[in-house]
Amino acid sequence: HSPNNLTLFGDAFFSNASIVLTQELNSCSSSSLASFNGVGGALYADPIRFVDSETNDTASFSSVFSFSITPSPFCSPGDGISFLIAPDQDSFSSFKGHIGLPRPFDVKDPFFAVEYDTSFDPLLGDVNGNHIGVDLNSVVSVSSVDLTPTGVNLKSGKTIKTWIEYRNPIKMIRIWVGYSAVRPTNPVLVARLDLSQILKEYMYVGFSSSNGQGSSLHVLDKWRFKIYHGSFTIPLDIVEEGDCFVCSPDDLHSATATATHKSEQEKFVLGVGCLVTLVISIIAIVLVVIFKKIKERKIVVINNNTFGANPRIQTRSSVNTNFAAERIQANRVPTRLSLAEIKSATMCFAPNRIVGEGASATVYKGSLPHGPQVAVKRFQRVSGIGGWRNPFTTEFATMVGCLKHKNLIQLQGWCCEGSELVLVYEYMPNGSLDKILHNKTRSAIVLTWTQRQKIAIGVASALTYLHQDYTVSTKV
Ligand SMILES: Nc1ncnc2c1ncn2[C@@H]1O[C@H](COP(=O)(O)OP(=O)(O)OP(=O)(O)O)[C@@H](O)[C@H]1O
Repeated sequence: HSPNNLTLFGDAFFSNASIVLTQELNSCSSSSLASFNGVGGALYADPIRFVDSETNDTASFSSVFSFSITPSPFCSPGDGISFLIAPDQDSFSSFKGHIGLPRPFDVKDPFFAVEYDTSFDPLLGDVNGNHIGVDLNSVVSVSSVDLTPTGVNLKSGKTIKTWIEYRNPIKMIRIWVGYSAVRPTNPVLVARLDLSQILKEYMYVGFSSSNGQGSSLHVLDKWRFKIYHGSFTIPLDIVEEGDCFVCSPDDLHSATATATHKSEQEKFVLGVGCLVTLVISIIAIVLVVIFKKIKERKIVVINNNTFGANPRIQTRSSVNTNFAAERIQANRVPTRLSLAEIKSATMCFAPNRIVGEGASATVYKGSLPHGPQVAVKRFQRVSGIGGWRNPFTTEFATMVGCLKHKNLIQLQGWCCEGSELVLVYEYMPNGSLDKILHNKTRSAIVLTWTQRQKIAIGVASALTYLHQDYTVSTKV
């Protein structure tokens, strides 16, 4: 942060290597509230080009920053901090309260904000005083999430690091939040969002904050903002980013190149790998059985002891939270799985586990330890630069947006390791409807007319949801 490339407004000031956005009050009387602006912000001094006027393409971007929010011991907490993209430098400097963002009836210019909200206002649809929200032209968030289950307390006074990533080709925003310097594997918020409707050619980027009816010290420590135009995509940086949520064209390309050069060697390694995985799986199953037996015995002992002194019951989740199925249940968004977990679930993609084959993938029946059965969809390797339009990326981008409809299958996880691209879904034990309708597998199931009518209405309802409510523009 240098005073030269940042414009501060309201109560904000530079302090060592940080920016203090709002002042902390020593009392909450109306006179002390009036003596401060209550709003503070910092914007990068130069406008950033978000839209290429020649091609009309909107950029992708990533923003990483760390901040801390310390409520005053004398008042209720302030409102929080927002990351902001605004059309001009004066857009928001006059708005008091609402994290320095305009109230719904004050909106004049389009804006985008991610709010780290510490005040609970039910009239604005807030879930509580510890949430993040994505705002498009309004402080009523289009998507928000309670941070409490993640263990992050925005008002703890501790340094919090957050990663915001918008990928325009797939119209998706993802946000991570944590206390660690390393990005957590799973984002806390994933939403489908089209910012091309909001972003003008040049916009200002920065932060706003407000105290509202309370007071907190809102401090911004470090900030990195990157923008990606045209064919440049947000690169996959394993060391820095810590995962490979969506593979970039380069990753797929290099994976393919490596695959062709090393195919013989790989076959051998895969063979040995599968053998090792098989042995490990058997050992794991034996251990799980022993573990279960011990646990059953423990619970019996505990139950017998219920009225004794200080009975302590250990739940399974407190014993081990590392199983893939438990991570899937704990995360409300699709979860990243390792290739070892996928291989163990499918017995190394065993041919007798194949339940179907599509145009671009083979589907295996799999089972994750402690979880229900899953359908593991293994995509064929992409030759050349498949880019954003390869079948894996297209399907992933469509399904990851947390589609919620009772007739739509849920994406539970994904794996993108080496040259393997895999999506994991709920398992449908009766397989494909067309096989039953056309009796392709000589299935014993014969659908009655009432069942067929119910299925047709269910399919139509899901299609309506996809096309009208969710505007998915892909093959169904
Ligand atoms: N979740 C699932 N549970 C059980 N079986 C499944 C599941 N998903 C797919 N299958 C089986 O795998 C087959 C192939 O599925 P896949 O999604 O790859 O292709 P598709 O949708 O039939 O065709 P396309 O590749 O053109 O999209 C299906 O026909 C079905 O029999």
